[in-house]
Amino acid sequence: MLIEAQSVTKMFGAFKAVDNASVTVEEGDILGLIGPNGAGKSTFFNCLTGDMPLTSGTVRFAGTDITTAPPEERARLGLARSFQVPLTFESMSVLDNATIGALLRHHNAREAQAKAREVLDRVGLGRLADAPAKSLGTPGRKRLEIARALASEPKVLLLDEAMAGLTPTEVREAIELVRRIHAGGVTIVIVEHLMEVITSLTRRVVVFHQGREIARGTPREVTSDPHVIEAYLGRRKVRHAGES
Ligand SMILES: Nc1ncnc2c1ncn2[C@@H]1O[C@H](COP(=O)(O)OP(=O)(O)OP(=O)(O)O)[C@@H](O)[C@H]1O
Repeated sequence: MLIEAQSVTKMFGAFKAVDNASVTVEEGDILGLIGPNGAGKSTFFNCLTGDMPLTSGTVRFAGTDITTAPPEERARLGLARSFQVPLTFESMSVLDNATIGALLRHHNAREAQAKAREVLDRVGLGRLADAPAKSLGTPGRKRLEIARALASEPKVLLLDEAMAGLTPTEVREAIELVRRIHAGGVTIVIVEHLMEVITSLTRRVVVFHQGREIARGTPREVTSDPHVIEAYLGRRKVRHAGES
């Protein structure tokens, strides 16, 4: 098991943003995490990555208890994330932004840059390596966010709304990119409101509502679950792979 989060609770004052969540991720998985705004998805990610301390519960990564480990230690073990709002360093070049991720594994700056270039090529930003990061639009920033995370050579990549704000064509390209990353041996956990992304990429889905898990199963199972329809999907028509 790569990630074992057990009974994770995160409180902000008296408010339970994540309430007793237990989620496991196996090597090779593509797990989806869905739910309405404010359900606790990003907070749960923050608890996995160490960006926020847990109130209670435990998190293990590849067998190691990382419940209180700082984010850098988790990154070194192979846990990388993208942020919902891209953490782009505007005044730096695209290459330098990606190099930040690579410096986790390569202390030699030239080696780190070489790794960053390789990753930028993989995500389709190779031609823009020397451009200032601030010249990128939304799709470019989302890709750069993924590149920075990939440059740290992770075992698991946590994607937090990596496709929000993209056009349908850009979303399809981003889905292909995530498929390629997964095929390259990276386990994926994805938070996304776009159900097309969830149904075409994931094998298992966990649904949060008001901090609690309300359903889990295949994309087809959860999207036909009455609790999920009531809490989240409403009348939205969800298309599954193979349907037109
Ligand atoms: N630092 C914080 N301090 C206080 N409350 C917070 C903090 N971060 C998140 N919350 C609250 O915790 C709840 C869960 O927020 P979270 O961002 O995890 O939800 P989410 O499922 O990721 O939502 P969205 O889909 O809108 O991104 C929300 O009610 C939010 O207002």
